Amino acid sequence: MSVLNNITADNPRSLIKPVFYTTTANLAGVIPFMLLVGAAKLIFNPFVHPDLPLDTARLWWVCGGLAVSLILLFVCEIPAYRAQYRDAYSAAADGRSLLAEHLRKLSLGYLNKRDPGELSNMLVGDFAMLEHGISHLVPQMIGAAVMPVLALIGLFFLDWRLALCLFAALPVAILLVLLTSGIQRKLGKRHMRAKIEASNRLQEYLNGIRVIKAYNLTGVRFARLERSFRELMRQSIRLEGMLGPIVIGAVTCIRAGLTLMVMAGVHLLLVGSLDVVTFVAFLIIGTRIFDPLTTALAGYAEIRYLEQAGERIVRLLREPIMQGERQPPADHDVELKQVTFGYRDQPVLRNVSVSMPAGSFTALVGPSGSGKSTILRLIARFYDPEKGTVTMGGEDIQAMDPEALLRKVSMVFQDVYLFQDTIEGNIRFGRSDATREEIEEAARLACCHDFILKLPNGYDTRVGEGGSTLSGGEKQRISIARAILKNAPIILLDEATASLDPENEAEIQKAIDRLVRGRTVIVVAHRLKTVQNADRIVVLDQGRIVEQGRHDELLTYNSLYARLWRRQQDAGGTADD
Ligand SMILES: Nc1ncnc2c1ncn2[C@@H]1O[C@H](COP(=O)(O)OP(=O)(O)OP(=O)(O)O)[C@@H](O)[C@H]1O
Repeated sequence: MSVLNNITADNPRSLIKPVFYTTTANLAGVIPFMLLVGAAKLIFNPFVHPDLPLDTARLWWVCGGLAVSLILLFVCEIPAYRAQYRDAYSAAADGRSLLAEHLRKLSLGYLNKRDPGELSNMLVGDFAMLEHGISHLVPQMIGAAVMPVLALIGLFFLDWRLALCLFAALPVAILLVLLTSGIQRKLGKRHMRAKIEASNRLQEYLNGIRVIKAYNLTGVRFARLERSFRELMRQSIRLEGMLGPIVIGAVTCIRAGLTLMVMAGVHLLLVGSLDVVTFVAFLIIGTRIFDPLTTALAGYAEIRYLEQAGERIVRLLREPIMQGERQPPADHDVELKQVTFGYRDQPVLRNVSVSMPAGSFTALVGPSGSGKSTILRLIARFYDPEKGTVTMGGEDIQAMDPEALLRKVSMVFQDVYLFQDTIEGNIRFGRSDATREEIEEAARLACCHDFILKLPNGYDTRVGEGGSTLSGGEKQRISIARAILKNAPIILLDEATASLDPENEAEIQKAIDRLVRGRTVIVVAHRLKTVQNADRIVVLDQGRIVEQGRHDELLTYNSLYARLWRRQQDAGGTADD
């Protein structure tokens, strides 16, 4: 991966405009400078050649030229400014959207391995650094190098001896920065790791603040957070402590060149082999190239640091997305054939084979952690199995376009996530082009309409963080309304484990009955009485299918299902498995 790809998040073209305009503006900036040298020459000429009068007419022309160059500079700097800011920010915004889009297409298995704090840090913090690189650092560094390079060429023609003195120490300064770039990189990496760790700990602390308070873990958790902050501070000091001397050392080398030039100039002047006008020109130019060179060297060190943020983004962008192009078939039979799967090394499903014919109702039951929800995730292709296949209409779903496959599936999860949006907007996630009437109809079928009308702004009430809060049962019904609106032929339902009040439970059951009518339904059931009428009940234990059949059939086996059933009956039908 090249430096340019890294610092632009794989979009080096985003640098073209900022660099072009900034370089043009810097080139235009050389004109007043040359005019200034010309003016100095005119003013000092009578001192060198006392027989010549001061050429006031040309001096006025130079002044006029200075005024014109000021306007030219203004005209050149406006597009440079616009290119630097507008284009850099829009490149970063595009990059962020691209990365967010890419994250959606990656397998959940990959995302599970990453810390959510690290990902949000990349999307916000790392991109902000690249924004700064594209808008400021790179154009300014290249722009800053323009003047010294031109000065180097011009001054060698004017007097090669003084030019040699002035630039003698520059290679040493450049070498110093380049030779230490390995150490800078290592320290930069450590600093970045400490930054990610601190942001992960902070996110963990904020997300878990309720649990931390409830269990009085404030001391323990806060100590972890504080440790990560301290480590970040240590790495920041180490990084700055290293960068500072390098940049100061490089700047001192450049300064040494200026001193050397002045000493040589005085000597040459005294022995009469240099005229005062040339010396004055060297003094003006020598002091003016000092600032841009310092900017360029310091900018280089900073770019090497932000390159690492870019490298992480580029690596993530190149992570292969879930493959598959075929459109799902019209037939909605679902089948798992000898499927083995684990989230990490631990196997969760072992050699599972189960067939769910189109239009049938299948219930997955079994003890907690037996792998029921995992089966739903594999059918929706959140993950691909390690061994075996999941098929739809007889075709392997791994060959299918994951997004097209998801259009065939409606999922109702245990924990419902409501976006920070209105109730209408939240239901609309089911189908973005739905009309208000269709949304209300779906809400009616999902038994939500009445409670929605009682909210302060009805369907326009904002929910989610910072909005109205809904009860667990109400959230469930909103998610069922979403699924009804989506109208997909396959329904995957993960029944809520939390106990609801009888009224809410009855409403949810009514909503589910309407949702599943005439579709291929696969339900993870915790309350066995809700799936007594299922076409097939699949009983899982430790990732294997131990029994399957209809309710009455399974009771006659007098095995795991019968035991679970009796236990729930004894507990009044409400106890969990
Ligand atoms: N994202 C994940 N990463 C790692 N392990 C996971 C993940 N999701 C689930 N597991 C583990 O896989 C096993 C099966 O989980 P799964 O959610 O499929 O069980 P389940 O039968 O649906 O359980 P429950 O009835 O409690 O919802 C459990 O041991 C669980 O800890």
